[in-house]
Amino acid sequence: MVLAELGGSISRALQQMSSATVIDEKVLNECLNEITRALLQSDVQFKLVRDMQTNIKKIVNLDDLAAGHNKRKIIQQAIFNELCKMLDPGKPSFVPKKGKTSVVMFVGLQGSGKTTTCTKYAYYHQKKGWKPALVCADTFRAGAFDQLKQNATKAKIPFYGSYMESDPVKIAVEGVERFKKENCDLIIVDTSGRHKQEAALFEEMRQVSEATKPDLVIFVMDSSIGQAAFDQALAFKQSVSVGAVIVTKMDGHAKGGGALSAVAATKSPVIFFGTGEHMDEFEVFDVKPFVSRLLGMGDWSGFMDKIQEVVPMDQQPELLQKLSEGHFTLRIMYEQFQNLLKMGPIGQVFSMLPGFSAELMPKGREKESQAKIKRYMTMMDSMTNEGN
Ligand SMILES: Nc1nc2c(ncn2[C@@H]2O[C@H](COP(=O)(O)OP(=O)(O)OP(=O)(O)O)[C@@H](O)[C@H]2O)c(=O)[nH]1
Repeated sequence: MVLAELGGSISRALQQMSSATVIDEKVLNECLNEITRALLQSDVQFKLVRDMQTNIKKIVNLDDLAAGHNKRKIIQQAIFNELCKMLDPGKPSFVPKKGKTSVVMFVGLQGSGKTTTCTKYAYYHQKKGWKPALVCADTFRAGAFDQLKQNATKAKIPFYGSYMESDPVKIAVEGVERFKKENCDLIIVDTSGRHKQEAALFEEMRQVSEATKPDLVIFVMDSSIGQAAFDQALAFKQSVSVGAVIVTKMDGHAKGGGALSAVAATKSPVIFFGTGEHMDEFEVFDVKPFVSRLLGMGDWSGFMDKIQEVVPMDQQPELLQKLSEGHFTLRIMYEQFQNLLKMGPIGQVFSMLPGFSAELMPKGREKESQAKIKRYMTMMDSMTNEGN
């Protein structure tokens, strides 16, 4: 994840500032310039970066801070708050409610990862006990319906689409009607993405939106879009009422800073991000934990959530009891390694711990570490079996 590089640069700038003997105007400026450079290199829009720098300078007035104030902490906090402000449009997006029908429409440019993301979004909710359904209103790209059908079948999610019908509005309306009758609580409408014929794309999108009256329109954005992100996101927002953003391909070589620009352009929050092609390579986006991870400060609440997801509820107190009594057996270690593997890519898990950054665990190394854990587990398995 290249955003981790941004995180690495920002934490290095903060560390340099922390190791300075005296925090004066010069040290603060050097730190801010370093952060500005890192943000611009990550494709964050120039105006956003300039505003952030001005705001921090306004908040951190070194002359006014009496001796005894922890200037490092104040600067760090100001940087943290400003980065959060960049990613937080100030109003939450519509949140669908389990058991109550919501229609969610996905829009975005061709190849942004819309179709894949629709299934990831459906699968994420299905795992939490929702009844999602997918409607393929992309009649432009040959193969779009097959792709959605294949993904949906794999995840056992009901879907609707047609090989014959060429009117996306008709398909969208029929699909939504059908799944409403079937009491699905999350009806997801995938629309076509195009590159060149943008006027036609926007008109079609507007018509699908008018006909299906979605509760939420999600703009899917490829993180590699770079500086173009602001204008693209704005164009979508001007045609349909985008209410949330999902950023895809955060695992790739993209600089990722476009996400911040998309938030500014659509005034809508990022709600999830995609970190791979697989169905479960999808993470909830929360501003504070994200910025915290970006600055290498960890995300304990995310880490605890992951643990709760993978360690069965009934085993959690027993595990804590055993650990607090100092009972750490080979069997417990084996089980915890198993849980660790279930928590997802190892780099993602480590990036939740303070002092770690996903930059420290590039994708190739991640596979290597995962394979090593699996080898240890096989060894332990045979050792524990021998002991029985
Ligand atoms: N690495 C990575 N690849 C992704 C991610 N999300 C989607 N992709 C891949 O991106 C490619 C394009 O994704 P699609 O879902 O087909 O894109 P789309 O926006 O629906 O495309 P159109 O229907 O042509 O508009 C596919 O190869 C996906 O597997 C992600 O988070 N990470």
